[in-house]
Amino acid sequence: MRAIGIILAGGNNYRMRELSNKRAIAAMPIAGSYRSIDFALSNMSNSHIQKVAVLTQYNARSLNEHLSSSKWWDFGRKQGGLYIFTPTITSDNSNWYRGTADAIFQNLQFLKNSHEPYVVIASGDGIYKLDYNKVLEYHIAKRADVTVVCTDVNGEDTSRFGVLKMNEDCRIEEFDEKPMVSYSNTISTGIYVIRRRQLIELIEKCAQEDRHDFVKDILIRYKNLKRIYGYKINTYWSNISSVESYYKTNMDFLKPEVRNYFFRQYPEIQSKIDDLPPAKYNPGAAIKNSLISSGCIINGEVENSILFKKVFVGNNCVIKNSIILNDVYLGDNTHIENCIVESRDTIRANSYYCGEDGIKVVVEKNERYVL
Ligand SMILES: Nc1ncnc2c1ncn2[C@@H]1O[C@H](COP(=O)(O)OP(=O)(O)O[C@H]2O[C@H](CO)[C@@H](O)[C@H](O)[C@H]2O)[C@@H](O)[C@H]1O
Repeated sequence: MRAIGIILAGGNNYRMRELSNKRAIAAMPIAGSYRSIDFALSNMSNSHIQKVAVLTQYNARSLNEHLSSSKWWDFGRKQGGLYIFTPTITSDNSNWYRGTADAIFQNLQFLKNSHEPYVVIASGDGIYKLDYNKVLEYHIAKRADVTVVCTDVNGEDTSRFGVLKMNEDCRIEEFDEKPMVSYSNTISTGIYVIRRRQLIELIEKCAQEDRHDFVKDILIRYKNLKRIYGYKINTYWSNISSVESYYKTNMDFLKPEVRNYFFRQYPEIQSKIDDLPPAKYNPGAAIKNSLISSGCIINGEVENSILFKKVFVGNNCVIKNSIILNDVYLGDNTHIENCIVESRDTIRANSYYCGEDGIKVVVEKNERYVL
């Protein structure tokens, strides 16, 4: 095999508001039956990368549970497979991962013990399909030191991304991390290809200098000294970094072209499978343009919404433009509009929740109703 994979999944983000209290972003539920990290893991597996390390840290319990078996992504193997690395205290290190480069540094042995010449670095919060081999071939053809997968965004706030500019040969000439004012609509997707030995060298140098961030301390610092190239994609790519982007990414899956791309076109996205009964629509149910997962029972109206597994919708409920995470019980006559309802909530009968000027995150602490 030519490459190993590293998936960065240890960050926290205050822009996820209450949603990050329960889980890491990489474990956020997507499109009814997936978790965010399923996309990077499936891309690794579909690109025949057989040895992948997931670096987790912040609020990782739910993520670790999701990753408890590697077979779902076809990593159940004797050689290689899936490695989950959380920070550990050792005699020469008493730190958490202080940044993305430090997370790799603390697991440098994983890189040193590997034989594959290249490394694909991805993050657990990107929703996309990509054959990493294509990036690898491009990386080799360009004789690049680092290849950054990038994409053009239109009408989106570029200040939450790394913004870059390339020359005619696609060499990156400018790269700014989350600039206030943007000079380009080409952004980094946070996916990189790099030679394994080169990565070890750069990461060790960073650590010696007490620097910890892959983007600021490697990409930006070395952009004139190293051959850093951009590989542009124009297929669907989205990233979860705020409640708004989480909502929008999920809602994208209501569009036929997005659903078709992810659910019907090869290769498929794999996930952990639950043994659940099919969704059941009772006589009062009316469903329009919605994704309803297994184990749901619906009595009321659901429109332009995504219901994750085991959601119960009572009589005369109206759910509109909303995301209901798993195991939620909605009592009779409840109205939910422009909301994200946190998992395992019990919403009392006759409740009214509406996101007036933005998406409302609903976190009820009522006693959990057992379906
Ligand atoms: N200490 C730590 N240990 C382990 N994992 C950690 C970590 N800190 C962060 N991570 C993980 O690493 C990935 C990158 O997170 P960062 O916070 O460094 O950058 P961000 O996602 O904002 O932007 C990045 O991704 C966007 C695209 O989404 C690019 O535009 C931008 O240039 C790039 O920096 C995430 O998956 C995160 O969970």
